[in-house]
Amino acid sequence: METPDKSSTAIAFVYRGTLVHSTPKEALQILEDALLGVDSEGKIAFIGEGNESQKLSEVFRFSPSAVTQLDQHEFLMPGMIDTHIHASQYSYAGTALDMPLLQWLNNYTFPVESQFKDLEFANKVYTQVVKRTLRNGTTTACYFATIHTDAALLLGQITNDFGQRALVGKVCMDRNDAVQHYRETSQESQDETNRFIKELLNKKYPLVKPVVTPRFAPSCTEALLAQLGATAKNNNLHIQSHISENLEEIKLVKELFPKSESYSDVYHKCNLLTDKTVMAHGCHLSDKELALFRETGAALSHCPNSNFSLCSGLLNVRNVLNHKVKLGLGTDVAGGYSSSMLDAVRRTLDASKVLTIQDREHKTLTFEEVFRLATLGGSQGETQT
Ligand SMILES: O=c1[nH]c(=O)c2nc[nH]c2[nH]1
Ligand SMILES: [Zn+2]
Repeated sequence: METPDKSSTAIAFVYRGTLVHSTPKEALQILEDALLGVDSEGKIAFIGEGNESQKLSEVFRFSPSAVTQLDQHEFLMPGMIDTHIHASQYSYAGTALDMPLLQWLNNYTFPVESQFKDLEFANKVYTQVVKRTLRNGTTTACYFATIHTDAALLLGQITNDFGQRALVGKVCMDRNDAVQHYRETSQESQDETNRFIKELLNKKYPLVKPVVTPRFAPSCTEALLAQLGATAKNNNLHIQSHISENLEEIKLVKELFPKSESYSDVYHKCNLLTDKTVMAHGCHLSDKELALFRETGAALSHCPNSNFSLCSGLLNVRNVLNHKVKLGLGTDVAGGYSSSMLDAVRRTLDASKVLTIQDREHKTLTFEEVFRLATLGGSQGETQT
């Protein structure tokens, strides 16, 4: 039992039954006949054993008759953390998966995202995605919006209204030759990012924070990336982007940033790899780049549904974990066709098994380890303060 804090706020709920969670030492811990108390602020006040009910009720001042008993097949578990999801792509999830990344962006994604200038459309899609992810058990999400500041602020308001913890990013891109009306000038991107951060922080939403969001290196000039690195540092904010998702993208980054020694180096030079950074994909990162992630404390979001659906690549999660790089799971809607984190858990296991088929020496991830990645793993990247 945890040490009671006599000054703690009143207990609102107490549950008795099976609890399932992860710790850094134990990937899946099952506590049978446990007692869990929640205070009036929604925080866990205590966890104890069922037979301590009387003692705990005296310490925390609740009536033993108010305890909710879970059924035999019910259990409580932590909410899942989606470390990478494009709220603005929810409307076409499950369609348009017949092209690789760069062509998929130009033909499907950018034309849809450009419609979020219309706040009515944004309101409709953002409300749907927040409701759906909550129903799927995602209590925390790291969202990409679009380049439109007011629509991104609206997404922040919607997540707050529904009580979902979220990092919300106004997407930054000052380079886009394919869909030219869907891009900003460097100055606009910078100014609008500053406005977004200021206005979202001023709302003082308890669970919703802004995240600096350069789309990915090919969509941004080096000058913009450097400015965004400085903005994140000056405001002590999280950063999210994409890295090393497919081979054609990596080739393009080499052409656009010839002075950088790797894709990771492009971001590192611009101070975008920090202990508050979450980079999606990383399928093709070298061991040297993983060492840089470890050194800087940057985290990876593994998005297996998207990696399969766009035929981008296979991330070797075991190798990432061996390099002691923080890693969570992401749905990456709509490159990923499912907004469910349980799907991300299943696809993570599938991807690991494909690696074992290719190399019998590969140590397949266990479902216990993947459960931890979907919960505790995600929290390491997202809640770093
Ligand atoms: O899966 C992805 N979805 C996106 O929207 C995107 N933008 C850059 N890189 C990306 N990858
Ligand atoms: Zn993505």
